[in-house]
Amino acid sequence: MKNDGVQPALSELLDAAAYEAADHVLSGMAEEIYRDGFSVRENALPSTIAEAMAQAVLAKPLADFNRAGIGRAETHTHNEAVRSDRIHWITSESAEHLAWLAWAQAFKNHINRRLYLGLFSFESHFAHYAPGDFYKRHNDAFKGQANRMLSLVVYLNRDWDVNNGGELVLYKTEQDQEGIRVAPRFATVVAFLSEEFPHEVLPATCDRYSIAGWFRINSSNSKKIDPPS
Ligand SMILES: O=C(O)CCC(=O)C(=O)O
Ligand SMILES: [Fe+2]
Repeated sequence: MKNDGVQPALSELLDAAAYEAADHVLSGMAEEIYRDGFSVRENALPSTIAEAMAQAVLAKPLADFNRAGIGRAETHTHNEAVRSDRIHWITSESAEHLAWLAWAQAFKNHINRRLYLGLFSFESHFAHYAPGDFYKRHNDAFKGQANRMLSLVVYLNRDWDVNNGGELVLYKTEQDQEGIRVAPRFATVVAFLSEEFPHEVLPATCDRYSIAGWFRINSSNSKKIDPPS
């Protein structure tokens, strides 16, 4: 990647990720997940990484975003009645992606040390919700399928106004109709047990950018490699 003085160098980004690994923020989040099953923290993503990822998502041409699907592999369908956002999977294509992945790795190590969840692999994508886009109430994982264990969401919207809408609503139980509302403010991080919390994304009046990711446990056996990487 070109380092033109605006984009931070990879070493700087990785230093930020490494610094974060030692930071009390992750311990606090681990404590909350242990106690409540979820954690919401403003400014939990180091600002260098949040800035770099916000720049990266804004620079992406629209053609690089695909209609999001629902379910995995063979059950993968596009259902615009359920969600209307567009996504771009994060790979190690650039310095900022690597810094984000390094931070997610530090997060995972922290959670595994504190909670013994056995988190193994991580996948994540950028999401763009245009004005009016939504993701109806859903679960990220279903009991007994040993797939997604912990969901992680980070918001990349600078100067977000509460009147813009676009909240994440996290429901504490299947019966809960009220939920907890989280504004998609810049560098706010949300983590929750994927099987335990139904949630939805309310429509916003302006563009809403985020990263959504999932940690899986290693459920491979001699017949099946799962996850594949
Ligand atoms: O963007 C959010 O607040 C949550 C997104 C979400 O629920 C998902 O992608 O599964
Ligand atoms: Fe979700």
